[in-house]
Amino acid sequence: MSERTNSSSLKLFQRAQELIPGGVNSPVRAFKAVGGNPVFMKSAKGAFLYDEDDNEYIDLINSWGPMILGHACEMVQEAVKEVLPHSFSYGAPTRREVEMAELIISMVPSIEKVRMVNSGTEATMSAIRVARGFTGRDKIIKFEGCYHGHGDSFLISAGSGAVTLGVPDSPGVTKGVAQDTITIPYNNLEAVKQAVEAAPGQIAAIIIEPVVGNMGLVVPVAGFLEGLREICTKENIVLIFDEVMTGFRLAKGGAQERFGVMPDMTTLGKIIGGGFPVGAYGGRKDIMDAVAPAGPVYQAGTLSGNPVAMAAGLTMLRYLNEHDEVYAYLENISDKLVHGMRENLDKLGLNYTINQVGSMFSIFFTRQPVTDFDSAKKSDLKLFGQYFNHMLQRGIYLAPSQFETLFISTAITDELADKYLKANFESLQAIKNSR
Ligand SMILES: Cc1ncc(COP(=O)(O)O)c(C=O)c1O
Ligand SMILES: N[C@H](C=O)CCC(=O)O
Repeated sequence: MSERTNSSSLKLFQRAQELIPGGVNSPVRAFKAVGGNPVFMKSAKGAFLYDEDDNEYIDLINSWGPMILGHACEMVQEAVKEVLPHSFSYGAPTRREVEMAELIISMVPSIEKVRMVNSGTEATMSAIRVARGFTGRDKIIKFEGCYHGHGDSFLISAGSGAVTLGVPDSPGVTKGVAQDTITIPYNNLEAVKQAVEAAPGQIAAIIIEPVVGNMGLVVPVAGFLEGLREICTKENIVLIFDEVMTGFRLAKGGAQERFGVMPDMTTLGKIIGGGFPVGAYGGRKDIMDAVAPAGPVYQAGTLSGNPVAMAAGLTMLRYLNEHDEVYAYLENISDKLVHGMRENLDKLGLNYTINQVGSMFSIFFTRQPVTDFDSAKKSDLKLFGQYFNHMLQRGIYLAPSQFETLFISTAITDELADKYLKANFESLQAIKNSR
């Protein structure tokens, strides 16, 4: 393995730190949790990323999920080229927004009406406001280690970059907002029941990642999602599945289709734009009709339903809708990766934990099962950092934090999976030998 040079990335990072807080436009990108300097990307195609120093990497993040078909997919490029001569933004309704709404409603089983926004954060903030307006209640329940974007209500026991950088309860969130967010350990139905009993008639919504990607990958235990559904139905609480990561990925209809549990509202994100900035929230008609101008709950966006993002997203979602084999392929290749990693751990006499659902998985540097935030936090973060850097040196680009998940694209071939597994073995071996 020859040492990779990174002088261009390094120079860019030095410049960026003078100009941008921490040198990055989203905190997890800064590599703070794993040490070293972030790699600045120049281009990407299929399964590969290329940095400013012309190093090549196999990408296991795929822009945190949306690149299900790999980078710079030709058919998405064509769709974007087709709209560009007409306008980049109208600030008026367009045909593609209607087609997008029809497609989302046909693919995601519980959505009857949908509103486009510009990010996952906007989607979750809006969904909570609508749930509050609809129920006339103030409080929400969220789960420790789940991340729902950077809206104030969610930055309490938050996962992803917030825990990576040690600020799960961010300064700047007022006491009042914090008081209206009740946090509960993931997979603990009894705690949910107790919280609901302790605040009778006060809970507007329970928001959850039905499969968590933001404390590493954590799987809902049998009966947990069903139990939440039951409580919400009984107490007239709006159940919101945040499917920003899982939507259109774990199945055409997301985690709700895969687990057979229907929420009242769903939030969606980056995947709908095929990589362009987009989000959406949708759900039961009676709830969505509370949104302005149909109803009194205000929510708006100058660039919402942007034609370029709609064209890219429609093309990708239509393809997914019409090609079941995409999902079969993603399952098979991800199973191969996870199975191979487990074999590598066995060969090396290591027994770290790997969690997987479909094409999302993560390795935790702990021997204990990881079922919630507390167990995820038992991982050895120093070992994760070493592992990350060994993989990077071998040309594998992973999420730069223990509290994130890997996302597989259809561009990962059998041959690339073998390369990944070789790098995985060597990296684990290097860690073992250094202890
Ligand atoms: C589950 C979940 N919800 C919401 C968000 C926020 O989305 P965005 O970063 O597009 O604002 C993310 C990712 O960042 C996410 O993973
Ligand atoms: N976990 C986050 C979204 O998926 C990571 C991306 C980010 O915050 O930049």
